[in-house]
Amino acid sequence: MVDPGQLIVRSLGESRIPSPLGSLLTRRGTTEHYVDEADRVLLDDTVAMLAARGDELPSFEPGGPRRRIYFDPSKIRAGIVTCGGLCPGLNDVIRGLVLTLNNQYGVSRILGFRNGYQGLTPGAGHSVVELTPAGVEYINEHGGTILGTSRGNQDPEEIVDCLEQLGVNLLFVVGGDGSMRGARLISETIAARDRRIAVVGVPKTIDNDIPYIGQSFGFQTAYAKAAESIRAAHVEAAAQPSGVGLVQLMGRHSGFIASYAALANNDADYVLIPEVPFSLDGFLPALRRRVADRGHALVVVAEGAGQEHLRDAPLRLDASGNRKLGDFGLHLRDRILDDFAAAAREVNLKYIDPSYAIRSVPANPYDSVYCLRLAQAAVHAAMAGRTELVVGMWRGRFVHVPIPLAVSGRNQVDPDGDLWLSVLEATGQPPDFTA
Ligand SMILES: Nc1ncnc2c1ncn2[C@@H]1O[C@H](COP(=O)(O)OP(=O)(O)O)[C@@H](O)[C@H]1O
Ligand SMILES: O=P(O)(O)OC[C@H]1O[C@](O)(COP(=O)(O)O)[C@@H](O)[C@@H]1O
Ligand SMILES: [Mg+2]
Repeated sequence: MVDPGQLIVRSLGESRIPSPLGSLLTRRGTTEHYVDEADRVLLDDTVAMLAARGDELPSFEPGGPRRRIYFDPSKIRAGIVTCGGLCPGLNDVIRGLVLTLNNQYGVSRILGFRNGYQGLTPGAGHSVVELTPAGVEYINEHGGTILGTSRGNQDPEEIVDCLEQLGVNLLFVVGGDGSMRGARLISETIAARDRRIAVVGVPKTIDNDIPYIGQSFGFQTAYAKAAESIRAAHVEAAAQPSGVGLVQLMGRHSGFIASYAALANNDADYVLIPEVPFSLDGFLPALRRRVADRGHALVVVAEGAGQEHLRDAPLRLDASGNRKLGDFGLHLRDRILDDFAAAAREVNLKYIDPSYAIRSVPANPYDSVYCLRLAQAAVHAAMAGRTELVVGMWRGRFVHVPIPLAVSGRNQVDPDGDLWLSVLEATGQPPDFTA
């Protein structure tokens, strides 16, 4: 249960400088379409949840421009870094940050750090790039990130040394849960040195696994791309006698991509995700019966599902300390083939794993809009002297989420929530497979 104290955003000091955006705000106050900077966005949104809270209602600080800002734009140098796995929309965010800093606040000194936090570690030898509006023109039309990215931990002391040497006052970290843990260490190091450098995160993860930010940018593009593979697998399966389409999709610990992509076609018969354990002794006969009854079947599996069935898989970590998963999709393919063979039944299985193809594409228009608006919110927060926060959209409103809260847990598909209920409704699969 979230405590109201966990929602307090750290501030570097009082905002005294009139904002260049002030004239846009004079007539604005809270309406159903706008949250005034003095207002707050409720964490809970049902009568029962609010009633259970009593007097103290936990709430987020709203995102958006302030009438007064903390930093003098003429003295600002900003820095941008993109870290972790790729995600559609990274270039939209970079461009949004550069244009908002430049066009709205007149900040022209903007540095791009190459290859994630390595670019903030001079020993790694990456050069720093100057980012200008002209230089970021058209980058949003491409997937990936013009700055490059990386995994692997770096020393926050070295990173803050680098920020100080370069005179950076605002650092924008575009990254996932690991990057936000890194950003937290960086802002703690800045605070310990009593420096005035704002650290603001823009949440990037195709897995959609960062809590309290609603949905991460690029997620919609990624599952739309994944839905193409599901469609292909369905066409293949339906065209063969006893056809089985099996699609494995990214999603280390969270089955959001698998669930949404499966719902997008509404053709899947089974969706297997890490949050809902299943027994293969229950699943395999159910699949065989389905193929016998309907002529074909379509199975969507998240890469993090079924890891418990991969016995003897050695524990391997990537450079950032994330667990490297065993390939359950391939294991499941072999188990399905063995099961049909043992039952002397025909099966024509087509296995598709689009893997990196779903996250390396440019953002779709929905995500491009979202990326730009997140970038705007991030710049407004930083200019107002807010730090150690990540911008997000909570129940349709832009909010500031303190990084310690954003890394306190993992957003996952709730087996008792409405998304998984929709998946169960759409597939007709049982809530659990019993042998
Ligand atoms: N627990 C951690 N503490 C500090 N920094 C971390 C931590 N985990 C990851 N990082 C930093 O964040 C970067 C990206 O993390 P990673 O887990 O690879 O991707 P993501 O941010 O997408 O989750 C890494 O290069 C590393 O420098
Ligand atoms: O790029 P890598 O190191 O192969 O990692 C693949 C992983 O990255 C992701 O695409 C995204 O993870 P992050 O957001 O934590 O970077 C996962 O879905 C996938 O398991
Ligand atoms: Mg991560």
